[in-house]
Amino acid sequence: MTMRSFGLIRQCCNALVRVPLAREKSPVSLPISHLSRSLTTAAEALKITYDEKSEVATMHLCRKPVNGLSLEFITQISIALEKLENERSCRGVIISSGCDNVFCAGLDINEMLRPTPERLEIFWKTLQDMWLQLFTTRLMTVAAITGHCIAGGCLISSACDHRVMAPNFKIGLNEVKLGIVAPFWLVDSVKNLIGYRQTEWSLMKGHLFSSEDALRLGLVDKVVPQDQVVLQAEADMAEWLQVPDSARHLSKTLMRRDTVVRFRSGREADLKTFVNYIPKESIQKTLHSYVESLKSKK
Ligand SMILES: CCCCC/C=C\C/C=C\C=C\CC(=O)SCCNC(=O)CCNC(=O)[C@H](O)C(C)(C)COP(=O)(O)OP(=O)(O)OC[C@H]1O[C@@H](n2cnc3c(N)ncnc32)[C@H](O)[C@@H]1OP(=O)(O)O
Repeated sequence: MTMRSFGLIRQCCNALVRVPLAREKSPVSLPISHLSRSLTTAAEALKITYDEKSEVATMHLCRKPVNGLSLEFITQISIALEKLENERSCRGVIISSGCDNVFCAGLDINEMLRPTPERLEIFWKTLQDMWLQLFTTRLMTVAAITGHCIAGGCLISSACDHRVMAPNFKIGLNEVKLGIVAPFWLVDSVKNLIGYRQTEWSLMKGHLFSSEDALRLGLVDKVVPQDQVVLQAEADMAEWLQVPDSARHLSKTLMRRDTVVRFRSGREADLKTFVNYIPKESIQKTLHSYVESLKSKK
């Protein structure tokens, strides 16, 4: 197998003070006083490899301990996606995790705790952009879900085209448990997979589905033993790539158009809601208690 890492991507991912890069806006300097805590450096957090033979890249999320989506991390993912999208030979990307038993625990909650208004706004815009990129990319996208896949984690997996998950983990939208509400575009992308009622019910309860229930409902496409998830994702990718790229991508565009149109017309209002809602004292209290409960479960 011929593997090479994308020098350019690594280079970009290491330089992370100016964000976001995203298509629809110019870069903004970050207030770096609020860098969120992680056990990994920015350079270690995202590893990209490319297999020239299969024309498939792997985006390995390694922001320990739980791949919490901080502004810097989302920006790295976004830059990497853009680079891959522009690499003509690349046809697909597998998103995998380097965190034990966790695919992604969602947004880094520290981003929402006592945030500066400036950073909060950039954070949400960057997340919106990253989601749109992933949801609409020409690349075939497969999520290799080797562990829990919660809220923002489900944002990533549900934006992909195909999902392989390990057994005995949890997946879904639990935002209400944090006293917040998932954005409509994330809800839409889950609803596209599992239908209205299951989405409504799980959203209102903050219910996380087991891997097995997720398979039954269509939130994931396959459940295989944890040590086979990546291999299965690679095999499924190879099968998917037998479909001509442009026809596959046009079909995806056709199916996702309504969600994208709704997103584009609602994203400004969604941003306003987020930046107004998160700093509220009542929300801050609930988020704080949630973080405390995570720490005290040990
Ligand atoms: C009408 C109004 C509309 C308003 C619209 C407004 C808002 C929309 C807003 C937001 C949308 C948010 C989506 C999100 O993604 S919120 C995040 C949701 N995620 C979670 O709830 C996951 C929480 N984590 C867990 O359940 C467990 O950690 C997990 C099962 C993933 C793993 O368990 P494990 O036992 O292996 O590990 P832990 O010991 O629990 O965790 C290790 C370490 O990591 C910290 N941590 C975990 N998750 C997060 C996180 N999401 N962000 C930051 N930090 C996290 C955890 O606290 C531990 O830290 P430490 O004790 O080692 O310091």
